[in-house]
Amino acid sequence: MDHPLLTRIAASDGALPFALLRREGSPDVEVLTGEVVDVDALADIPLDGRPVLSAVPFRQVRERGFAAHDDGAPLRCLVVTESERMPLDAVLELLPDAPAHVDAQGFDVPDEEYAEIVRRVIADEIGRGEGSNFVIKRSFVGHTDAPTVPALLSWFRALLTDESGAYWTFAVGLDDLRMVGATPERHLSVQGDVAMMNPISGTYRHPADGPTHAGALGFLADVKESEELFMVVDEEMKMMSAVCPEGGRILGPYLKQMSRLSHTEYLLEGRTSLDLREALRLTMFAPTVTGSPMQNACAVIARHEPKPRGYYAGVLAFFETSPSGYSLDAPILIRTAYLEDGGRLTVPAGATLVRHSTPEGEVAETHAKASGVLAALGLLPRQASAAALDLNAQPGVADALAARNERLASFWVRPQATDASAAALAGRTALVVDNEDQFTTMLAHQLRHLGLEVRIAPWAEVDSVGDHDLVVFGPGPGDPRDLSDRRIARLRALMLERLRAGAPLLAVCLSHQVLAELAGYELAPLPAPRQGVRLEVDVFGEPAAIGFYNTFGARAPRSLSRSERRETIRPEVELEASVDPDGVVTALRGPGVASIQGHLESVLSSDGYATLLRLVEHALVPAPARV
Ligand SMILES: C=C(O[C@@H]1C=C(C(=O)O)C=C[C@H]1O)C(=O)O
Ligand SMILES: NC(=O)CC[C@H](N)C(=O)O
Repeated sequence: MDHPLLTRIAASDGALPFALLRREGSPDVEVLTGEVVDVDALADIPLDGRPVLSAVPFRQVRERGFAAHDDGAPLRCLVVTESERMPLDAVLELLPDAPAHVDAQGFDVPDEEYAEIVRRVIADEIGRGEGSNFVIKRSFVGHTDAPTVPALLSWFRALLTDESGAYWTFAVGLDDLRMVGATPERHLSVQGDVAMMNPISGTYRHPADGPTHAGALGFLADVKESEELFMVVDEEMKMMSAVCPEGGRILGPYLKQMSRLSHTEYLLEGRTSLDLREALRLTMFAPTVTGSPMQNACAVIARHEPKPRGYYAGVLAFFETSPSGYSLDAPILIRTAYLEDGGRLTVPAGATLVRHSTPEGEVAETHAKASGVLAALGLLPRQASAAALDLNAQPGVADALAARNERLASFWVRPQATDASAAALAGRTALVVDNEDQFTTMLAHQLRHLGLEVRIAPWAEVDSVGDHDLVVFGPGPGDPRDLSDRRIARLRALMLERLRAGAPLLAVCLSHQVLAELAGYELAPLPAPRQGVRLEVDVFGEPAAIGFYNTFGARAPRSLSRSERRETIRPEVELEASVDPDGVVTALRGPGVASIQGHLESVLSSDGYATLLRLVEHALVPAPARV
């Protein structure tokens, strides 16, 4: 059998646009060619009956109103006019055997500088309540004089033979956008109405002579690695809740073994009827390559990354056609090399920075993440992937993975049938005020399950909070004491309006802190941030396991007597507090008011849903108006 398309591409000297894709589990390589079209927005991707492969650059995140350096990288589409499937073996036979030569130049941000960025992000961002996890990238740089298409094909071949566990292995040549990679991670897929996301986080760097049983078990037991994964599951569950009316469901966890490192991952599944381009827009981009909360993560990236991202952390989005319409398969652009005109090559890699990251550990992680591609470029010794120990077959690995789910919120694990407890609250209306943390989509989803009719509104669009049975003030990044921040000032004013009217309100995390301040408590940074921590706390006499994402806390004036304390509390807010053993206020309640420092909606909160019901029921008993 001859395969004219791949042969033509190989001989075209770049004149023929192409994409070669090997998808996980497929015995074949898909070979595509067509017309190249650049568009401005995702909504402009031309879905008029032909398959389209789009390369979505990071700057596209501005379509969500989020920050990004504008490097002008185009949203480039290949409208497919001709395609072919080839068995892997036939492809390997056709492609150049040895990787085209590359001269290494090293990372654009040297190790010591990257370590310094890690320190700064931990101290100045996580340490100031800006979020729980942030991904900062740097790029390995090299140069080649080899002709473009044969070079790309040679590196693609090396990835096909050497890398394992990739979701997509690909080579793309669309005019001056040329890339080759082996990404482990699906961002979003939609088949029929089934939407799936695949948060991957936690990285076991294999020793030089291969992964070990003990190493894998140590990795699976590591608290930092495990918390990192839950943080990104939370963030992607926010996206699932935005895209899927019934929310999402967690499957996994799994261990994904690659040639030089292994990762832990979950799959999230839900149903959506959104236009595929809109679903993609609402999920730009994965927290595993940006951070959380996502909007603020984009600002943090813009502050700390010296260079723009190009396509790094963006996606390849393949809109395929079938008789029933389009489907979408969109892997994340990581573990990818970009070849520019003139022969410059870059391989960007990032690490997830969390409160207990070490600069050395994260420096090493970026090296490890680049290493699979660097080996395919001939810059590191190649190793045979088949020789490695199969970690998933080792004793204790499956148990260690399964044990992680014991502490997860069953609400997000089981299929979400309508809740029997819903009846009590049916028909009531709730406004959820979003303070730039889309945890509100998960909160709204849980509230709907409780029977409420819910609307989410961004803080900037809320002038008054009059006519709703319940107003939920949501969490958010930043320093709750900072009244020069318009968001905090607005939040405070809206809460006072509601309190004075004696109208029911529930306040979560940042909003709980603002409420506590109004009630006379002092706000201060905690001795150590609790970003992404699960704690068992007392909530008005009942123990509750809840996830926390805060750097600040309200301190109870514990040294004061009850009557002294009453004097410090402002007249409009007289509240009862639950205080944890460290003296931090966990929850507040009073007539028509309830608040909680933790995130009841988090996947970490196994007692979240039940506690939410209690607090909502409490708040919905209205207080007498105070005006
Ligand atoms: C950010 C990258 O990878 C992501 C970050 C991971 C982590 O920090 O553990 C793991 C897999 C990817 O989701 C990258 O490869 O550049
Ligand atoms: N998730 C939140 O609402 C966090 C509140 C605040 N930014 C803090 O870090 O303490």
